[in-house]
Amino acid sequence: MFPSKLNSSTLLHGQFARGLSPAASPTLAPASNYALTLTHTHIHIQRLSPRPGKEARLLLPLSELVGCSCPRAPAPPLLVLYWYPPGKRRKGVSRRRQVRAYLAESRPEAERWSAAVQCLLRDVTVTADTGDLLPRPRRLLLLVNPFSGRGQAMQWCQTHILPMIREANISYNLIQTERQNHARELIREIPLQEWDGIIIVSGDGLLHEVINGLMERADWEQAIKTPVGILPCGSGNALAGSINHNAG
Ligand SMILES: Nc1ncnc2c1ncn2[C@@H]1O[C@H](COP(=O)(O)OP(=O)(O)OP(=O)(O)O)[C@@H](O)[C@H]1O
Repeated sequence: MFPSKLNSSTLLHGQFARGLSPAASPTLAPASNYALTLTHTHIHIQRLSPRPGKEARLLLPLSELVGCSCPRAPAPPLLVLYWYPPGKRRKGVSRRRQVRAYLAESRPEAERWSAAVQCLLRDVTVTADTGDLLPRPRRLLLLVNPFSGRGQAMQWCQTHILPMIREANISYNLIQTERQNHARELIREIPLQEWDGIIIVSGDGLLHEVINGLMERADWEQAIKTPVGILPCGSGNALAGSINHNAG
């Protein structure tokens, strides 16, 4: 599959060194060199040195990639990729987070790659100007009931949910519900066009409120088409449980 059998056109091609995660240390791993090729569907990663051999090639489908970043100076010019390949478990499929950082020859090069990958993930055409203009990030409204379940929804947000959202280049607004019907009233009033989706970090009760709020709007026919997701942090989590069950 690499690179002679590629069937989609090359958008970018360049040489990188492999870097450690920027969070781990600014120090870079000893010299490994890679050729990266970006197409409309994949990032092809070929190790050039030390000598190609086992695990020297990686074909990373963009469908598994959630985002990428180029940490600001004084960090080195890294292209950091975040993806979730499927793994197998006894029942169904699980995904595990993977991170790799590649050191570009220059900051503009790292930024060009980061912008091009983000464009592809947003279905925005990659042009010669890509690198100057980043696509508008997706915007999510997160509604968190801090008292749902065992009262750990905010803690889960901080430790698991928000880091994943940031790595996926998504911008968000997080609102903690303060009382019963708070979410319902909020959803009835807000300009929905500002949001690409509403995420409920709670149980079925808060989801109910959001659906009721959407249906009570004057523009309910359009409003109810807003993508709504649930990250189960309630006690019963019946809806999330049955979605997961049916999804395998
Ligand atoms: N800050 C708050 N204080 C008190 N009640 C709240 C607050 N925020 C939301 N609520 C109400 O709490 C109710 C229950 O919340 P939710 O269903 O999300 O959690 P749960 O009952 O733990 O989970 P599940 O419904 O899955 O068993 C919601 O219907 C909502 O009206």
